[in-house]
Amino acid sequence: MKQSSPPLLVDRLRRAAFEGIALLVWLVAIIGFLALVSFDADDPGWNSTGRQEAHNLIGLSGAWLADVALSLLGYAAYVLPLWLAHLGIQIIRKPWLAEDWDPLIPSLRALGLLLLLICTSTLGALHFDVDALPYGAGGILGESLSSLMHLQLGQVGSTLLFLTGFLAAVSLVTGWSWLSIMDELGHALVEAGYWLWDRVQPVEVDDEPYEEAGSTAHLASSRRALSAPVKEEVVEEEVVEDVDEPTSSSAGWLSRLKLPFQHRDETEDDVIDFDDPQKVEPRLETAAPAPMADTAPKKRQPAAESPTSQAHSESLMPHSAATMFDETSDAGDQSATGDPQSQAQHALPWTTETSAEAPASDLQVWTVDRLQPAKPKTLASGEGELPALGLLTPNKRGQASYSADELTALAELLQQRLVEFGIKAEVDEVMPGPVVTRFELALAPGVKSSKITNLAKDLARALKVPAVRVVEVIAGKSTVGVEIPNSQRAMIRLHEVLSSAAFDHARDTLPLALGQNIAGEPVVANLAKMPHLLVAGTTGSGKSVGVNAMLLSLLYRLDPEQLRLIMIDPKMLELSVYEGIPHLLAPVVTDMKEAANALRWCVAEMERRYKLMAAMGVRNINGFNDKLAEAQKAGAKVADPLAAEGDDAYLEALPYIVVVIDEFADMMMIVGKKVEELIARLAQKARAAGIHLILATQRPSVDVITGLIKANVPTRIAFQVSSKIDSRTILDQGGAEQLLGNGDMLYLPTGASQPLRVHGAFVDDDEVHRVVEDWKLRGEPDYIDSILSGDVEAASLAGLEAEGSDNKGSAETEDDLYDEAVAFVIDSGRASASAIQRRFKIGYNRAARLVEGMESAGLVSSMQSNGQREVLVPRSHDSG
Ligand SMILES: Nc1ncnc2c1ncn2[C@@H]1O[C@H](COP(=O)(O)OP(=O)(O)OP(=O)(O)O)[C@@H](O)[C@H]1O
Repeated sequence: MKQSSPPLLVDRLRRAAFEGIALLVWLVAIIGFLALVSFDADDPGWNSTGRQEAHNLIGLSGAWLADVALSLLGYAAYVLPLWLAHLGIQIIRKPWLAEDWDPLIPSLRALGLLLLLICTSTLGALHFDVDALPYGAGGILGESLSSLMHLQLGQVGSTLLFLTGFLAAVSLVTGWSWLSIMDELGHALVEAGYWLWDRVQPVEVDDEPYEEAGSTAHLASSRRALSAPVKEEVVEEEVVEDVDEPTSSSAGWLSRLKLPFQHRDETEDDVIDFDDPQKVEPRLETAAPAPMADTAPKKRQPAAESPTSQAHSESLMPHSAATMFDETSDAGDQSATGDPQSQAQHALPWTTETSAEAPASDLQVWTVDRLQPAKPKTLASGEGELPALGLLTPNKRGQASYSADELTALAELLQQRLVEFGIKAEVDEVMPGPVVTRFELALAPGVKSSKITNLAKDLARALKVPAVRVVEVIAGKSTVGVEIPNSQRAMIRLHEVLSSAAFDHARDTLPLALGQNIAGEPVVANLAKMPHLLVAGTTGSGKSVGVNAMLLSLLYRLDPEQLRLIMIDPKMLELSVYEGIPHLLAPVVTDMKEAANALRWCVAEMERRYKLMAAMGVRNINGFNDKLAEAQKAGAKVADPLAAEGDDAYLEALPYIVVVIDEFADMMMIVGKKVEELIARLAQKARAAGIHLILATQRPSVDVITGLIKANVPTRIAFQVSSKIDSRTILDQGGAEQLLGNGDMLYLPTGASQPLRVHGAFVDDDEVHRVVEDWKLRGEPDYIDSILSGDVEAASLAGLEAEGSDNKGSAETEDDLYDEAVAFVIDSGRASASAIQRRFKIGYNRAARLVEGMESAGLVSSMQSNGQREVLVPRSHDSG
């Protein structure tokens, strides 16, 4: 306490002293100004002894002061009180306490003031003829210099010389950059132009679905045409600023710096090939919304016959009758991984594409916003096949990130700070993006990149930013990336990503618009390829917004015939908004018992689909639907091989089923480990059956994200978390603790070792409501009651039991096997389905069911986080 008070007191006194000095300086400025404006040539002073009394507002002293100043400098004398006012502000701001303060600065400022006085007075003398002042408009200084220079350079030459000197002097004294001022002025002018354009040309917002929005496409192209010259102008100005940068030691990277608003080379490849590491790295050139006419979503299946929704829902119901496809279902699963059709698609389940003709997205954000009102004009209409993009809020004006000056300063500061930490590194390239700017560092030989990673927190502190993320490996480069948050963060709206070429061209079956990468390119992932997704992050990190954005991307692409949803929302908060959309297979589930039933139903449906696929001789749901479509084209109906005898049921195309669990930690807590098993079972082989899981949790701990879940859910997204341990739990590596929150995420695609940083697309509750309302107007959901009631469980279990007993032929034999299996488990002390499977040479499903039976009987524990079960019955019990 005692120790801390003196510095505090000294600090306060020092601040008071500075404020006192500043006030004094302002007082002098005001006195000087008043003395100058009230100058009267007849007042007593340097040049006049006319009258005794001075009329000057500051009295005799003012009269003398003004006389001397105006005689020496002419009107340039007014510069002095202005400069004093500026000096007062500087004293208050104390720039010399800033870390980048250089003692050379006051000398340069003083030099600037001298130059300013010289140039102003000379320009005054050159151009104004005034009698009111004792020595003309330029005073003695200006008059003498002007007559001298007039002889040498003439009127025009002298004017140009001193005007240039004047501009340079203003920059030196104030630190203002004329180029920035011109830039700002240009922006203001362009804004005014757009404002006017808005007034004279009312904008039609696309209230038609994509494919019917030809007029909007026209509008979009005319907007682009309008925006093009503006873009050129901005690029030019930015580049000039770069070139003029005088003292940068980072000139190397500056020449490579790609600023926003840059044109893309139209000959470049548009689609990033993720097999090619060179191309995986985000490029700065960004994609813009595609013309709306091109964004027409194609239906997966040409609906030759439009089935009634009742018939459709029945096709989803698991049948219990057939018992003949036990092993084939597993075989189907394995073979599905080698499906040539799926191989023909992207190698990794995500795409980022850029449009060849597209202008940079920042510019697009900027111009479109100027042309489009911030609020969507389209209301839910239920017209068209899919919702109109106009239901979503378009982007607000893109905020500028760092200027070239600031980037230079930041790069130098970064290098300097690293040197202070004992690391020699040079900024090699800078990539400004919408949310962060990546500085790529070339490290001196022998410097380990992990050293920088360990310094991430210290660097953030030293650079005065909330967080710094270090990217140790940048594919195809020898540099290390340091991602520093922008001073102003751009908001990325779902509208922007959904209207991008990447989303439009993505032939993904289940496209998820995630957001933009660090270079501002849209990132669209394919849930069908993932095939399941785990989303985790601390509360408030943007998970729910992220999940909403994913769901809306699906709802913007697929109708209920193509996609069905099961939503589980233990918090009764986030997903209930979707209640009533026709895609739902069941009302949004909030009761956890019902949630477990829903998962069981999914398992049964998966098994049913495997049997159907086996019967059709296809490997996955795409093959199944294609075959069915072929048959329908030929005018044939395919009988349901699983239908009960005498029942003339026919097969229908199978929709994808996406199960979204918003907080599966709660579910695991309430229902227990059973959920983990169900999820694992579903995750293991649901891909080929077209059933996909999105699991979200705000508790990234090992008891929630267990080994079993991780092993089965290979694609993960981590939003901001509080510790490196949490990040490791989700991604098996650190990094998520260095994120910025608000939708900032790390996306780890299946099989990738390095996560991709994505700034999540934002979508607010109103937008979700609008899309939901739009879908509700198109149709009502056709719920399958048995999903929640659990009735179907009996059917499915019966089916599964029959399937399991298929090897042996009857249920009785299975009963016999149960006793034997119990004996084996207790003897061996191994309660594992695979051990039973090997020992009794039965199928996995049957073995797993035997173990489940033992669990229900309390003989073995439920599955633990390491995937093992404990035998709860001692051996003596068995022998006794
Ligand atoms: N992509 C984004 N861009 C900008 N801001 C965002 C984004 N995503 C989320 N936010 C901001 O973060 C806030 C919290 O987001 P969200 O509700 O999705 O967090 P959460 O992780 O789901 O939290 P909880 O677990 O408590 O529900 C939002 O209200 C919004 O202001």
